[in-house]
Amino acid sequence: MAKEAVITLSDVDVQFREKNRSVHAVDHVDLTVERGDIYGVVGYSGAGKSTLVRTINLLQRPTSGAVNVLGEDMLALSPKQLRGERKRIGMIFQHFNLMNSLTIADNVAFPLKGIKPKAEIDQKVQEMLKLVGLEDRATAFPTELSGGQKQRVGIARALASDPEILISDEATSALDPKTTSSILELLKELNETLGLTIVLITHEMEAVKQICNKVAVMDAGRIIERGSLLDIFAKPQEQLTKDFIDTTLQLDAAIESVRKQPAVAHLQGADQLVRLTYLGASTDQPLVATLYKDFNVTANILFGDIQILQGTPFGNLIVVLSGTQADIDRTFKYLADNDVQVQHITTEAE
Ligand SMILES: Nc1ncnc2c1ncn2[C@@H]1O[C@H](COP(=O)(O)OP(=O)(O)OP(=O)(O)O)[C@@H](O)[C@H]1O
Repeated sequence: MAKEAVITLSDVDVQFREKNRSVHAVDHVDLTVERGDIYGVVGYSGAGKSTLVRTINLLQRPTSGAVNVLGEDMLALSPKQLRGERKRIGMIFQHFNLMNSLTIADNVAFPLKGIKPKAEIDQKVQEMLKLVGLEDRATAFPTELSGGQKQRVGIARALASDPEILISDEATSALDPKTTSSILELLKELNETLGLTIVLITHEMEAVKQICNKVAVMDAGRIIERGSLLDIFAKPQEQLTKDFIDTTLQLDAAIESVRKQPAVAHLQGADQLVRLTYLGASTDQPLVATLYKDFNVTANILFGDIQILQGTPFGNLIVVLSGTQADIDRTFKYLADNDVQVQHITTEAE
């Protein structure tokens, strides 16, 4: 059964016109997010990510295009209807945006004030603080909390009005890696337990890798590549996507150090230095054994990294393949037939 599209951006365009210049922040973007997705939008600073996601709740009105959220044509709503609709779309931010003069409980209660009776608000605040693991800090003030705790308050506040969608705008960018990981895990848990749809914008593919099921890569206002997390990691097409992935795998550093190894400096005959990338059941040992057994090609592993993405092994090996040219050619065909990506790596001697 096809999943329900909860966000559909169609040909959305945002241009900022200032006195002396005009910025094309979002350039004719289409984006569909389905219920239950954790959709990562990754790109460098200035790529247009914030502007794009702000069109979802119309914090940013598009210059042209259509925005449909939870079945509503957002641009057709009256201001009152829009206020109502925005309650279904929570948002969390890099700098938390908490009010320092209010307690944690009052920060979480803030979006409900004047809308619900006090007893109901109190109960909701308690429930939300429990959800994010801060039930014992209700009377504290934001300045007494760590960055990770502040973001938990941000999440509790965003969820207080029971939204179906949560937009996370660089929510972990100000946090250290361990805290980032725990906040991402919390988002994943909320996605699973509440069925919350999440749009996560970030400049770090690492965050996307940890929790997203889909990813779009943005550059200069456009989405240049998109797909399931596994497809994008296994077969990235665009150089920028490859760069983002290699940064999270720390492959650039690995390749540099491999290049300096003696086994690589003096490659013989048809020997080749290659990177093998694969997704799925195959592991390095059967792969390497098969190359030798069936093709008489040895694969000397100089670097190996296997990670689990969405429960699926994702392997990257840097190996020297040794054999006759004909055997190596047959090996390449076998690898391609078995969905193992092969990338030639130039050595210092080349
Ligand atoms: N209100 C605005 N007025 C004018 N220009 C803007 C405005 N908001 C964003 N821009 C410009 O639009 C472009 C995209 O900005 P945006 O903040 O969406 O990028 P981003 O990918 O989210 O980067 P960052 O993570 O640095 O915010 C940038 O060139 C930015 O300077």
